[in-house]
Amino acid sequence: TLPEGWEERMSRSTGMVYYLNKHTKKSQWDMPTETAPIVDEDNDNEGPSNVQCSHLLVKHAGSRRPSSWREKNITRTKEEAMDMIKEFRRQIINKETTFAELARTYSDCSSAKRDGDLGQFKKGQMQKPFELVSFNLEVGQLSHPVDTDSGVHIILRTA
Ligand SMILES: N=C(N)NCCC[C@H](NC(=O)[C@@H]1CCC/C1=C\[C@H](COP(=O)(O)O)NC(=O)[C@@H](N)Cc1ccccc1)C(N)=O
Repeated sequence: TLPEGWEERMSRSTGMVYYLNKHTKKSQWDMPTETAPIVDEDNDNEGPSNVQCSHLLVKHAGSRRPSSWREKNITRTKEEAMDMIKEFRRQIINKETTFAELARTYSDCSSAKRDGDLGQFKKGQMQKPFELVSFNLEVGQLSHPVDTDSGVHIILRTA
């Protein structure tokens, strides 16, 4: 009998028997000897291994480092930071200004000098909330506000 998770099929073109993994829908000619793997080995549907993003960071009093090139001692509240980020996002979406212009002027991250560009990064480098959003953006897509220990961000995936 077949190991768990496999189905025997008949090839319409050759009449030969082949085996279908019911989980991954992958098929093979060889008679399986092991239980069908649940995970698709050649996980080509894993998404990118690294991305390039720019971000605009607005820090607040609760930020892990409430200081930046713009402001030595940042005292705004998290709500105020969120309101600013939402207003910046609205202006970009309405094409009243550009992401680069706003990041360069208002971002509390040193990447402001590079229009917010962070360069390419892999999973495991950025804070989790930032990474999760970044790796789920399409190239050219602007995120909703993202909360990290650094402050409130909007993220633009550029590559
Ligand atoms: N390119 C990298 N791998 N650099 C290390 C990232 C460390 C990582 N940083 C973050 O997750 C947030 C999101 C993006 C920026 C950032 C935070 C801070 C600002 O927040 P604060 O730390 O004052 O709380 N900016 C940075 O780190 C800058 N070096 C990013 C940068 C600046 C210029 C050029 C390239 C990258 C972390 N695990 O904390």
